[in-house]
Amino acid sequence: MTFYPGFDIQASEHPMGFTYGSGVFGPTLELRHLDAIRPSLLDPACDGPDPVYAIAMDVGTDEAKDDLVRRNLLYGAVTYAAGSLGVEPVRSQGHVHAVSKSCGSSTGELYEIWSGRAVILMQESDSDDPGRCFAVEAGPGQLVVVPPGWAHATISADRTQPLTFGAWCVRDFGFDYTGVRAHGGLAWFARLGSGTQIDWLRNPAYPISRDLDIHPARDYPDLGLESGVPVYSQYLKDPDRMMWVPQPDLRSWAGFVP
Ligand SMILES: O=P(O)(O)OC[C@H]1O[C@](O)(CO)[C@@H](O)[C@@H]1O
Repeated sequence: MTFYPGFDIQASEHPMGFTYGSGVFGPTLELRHLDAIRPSLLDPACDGPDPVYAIAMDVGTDEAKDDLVRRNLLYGAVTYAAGSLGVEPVRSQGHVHAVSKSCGSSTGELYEIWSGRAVILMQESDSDDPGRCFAVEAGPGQLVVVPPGWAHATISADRTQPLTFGAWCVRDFGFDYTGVRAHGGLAWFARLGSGTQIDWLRNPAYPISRDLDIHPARDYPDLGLESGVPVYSQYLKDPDRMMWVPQPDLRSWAGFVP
């Protein structure tokens, strides 16, 4: 992988998944097959890689396992296949994080890109008015924050290579697809242009139309995060840095710009 995530984990393409070094744990892999995500695609009958992505929810180092459980923190690793889904880039379906019992609210997510190029597409709400809409472009070593309650999808921006990343979540996570599916997707669709260019199309199923703010990933000193240092290493050094993930009320999210 292009960026070292701070512990010994490697993504594999054939078969799609992860391998772990000694002292590193990982779960049984969850594979998202093309047939499972077809209903969310612009062209449900398109060709594409299968599986489309592989998810390893709960990876880390053995010595940190008890602390992760105590803090209700979970680090996931995800890898997306190279290729495309018809005219669309390879991407996830899109969801909102369900209300977690542990904190009584939806929770946020922190992505760290390990290889490939990502666009994290997000919007404040999955209702008829999506609120502010953002497309945040990120490469290896860059971070992207999704605030609690926001609908979001992960897009692989470069069809010539896989996209692999880590993501901090709450342990009792759940994916709520209701609003996104009711609108046939998020408020914007990404369509592949020439090279790595992405063209953006409005989703007409949202009666209230909002512009899309497209920008490169930023640093997050406001969340106490360092730049260029693997977030897993930051967690090991100062675990409190990640606590806004399982306890989103630790900070205010009003007006947050991802
Ligand atoms: O179920 P969906 O919306 O396709 O998304 C799964 C994706 O969501 C993530 O939680 C990232 O938000 C990853 O685990 C995975 O890439």
